[in-house]
Amino acid sequence: MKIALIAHDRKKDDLIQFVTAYQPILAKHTLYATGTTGQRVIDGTGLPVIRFQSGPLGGDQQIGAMIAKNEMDMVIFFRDPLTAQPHEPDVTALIRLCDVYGIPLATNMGTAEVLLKGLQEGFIDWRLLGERRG
Ligand SMILES: O=C(CO)COP(=O)(O)O
Repeated sequence: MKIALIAHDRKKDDLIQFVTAYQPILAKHTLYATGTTGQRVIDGTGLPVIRFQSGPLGGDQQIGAMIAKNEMDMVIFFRDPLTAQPHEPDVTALIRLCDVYGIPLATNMGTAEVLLKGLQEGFIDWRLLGERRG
């Protein structure tokens, strides 16, 4: 599966903690991330991550483009609901595309844990059916 990891600045420590806790599961999948988040994950866990631009520079849109092409299977996006983001329209667009295409999306740690446990149990294997990979 292809999994996108994204965290706003004040949520990055939480994401590293989360990725560390679920490293055995995440290591079996292909990880993508926005720029700064991806570097933090690489430095903090050693997991390989394909990095896009930083979020404010278009990284959310690059992940959105993968979703639109049916090339992303899950998005874990630790948003900061208490800080205004200069690229808020991009954040909204990414979340919207997850809903357009029915892509599992977690925006907080509680939901992310459920998603990864579900992933491990095979609940998201439907993504592998009828693959239309570009
Ligand atoms: O801003 C972000 C998501 O909207 C995350 O971007 P960075 O991972 O580059 O900090």
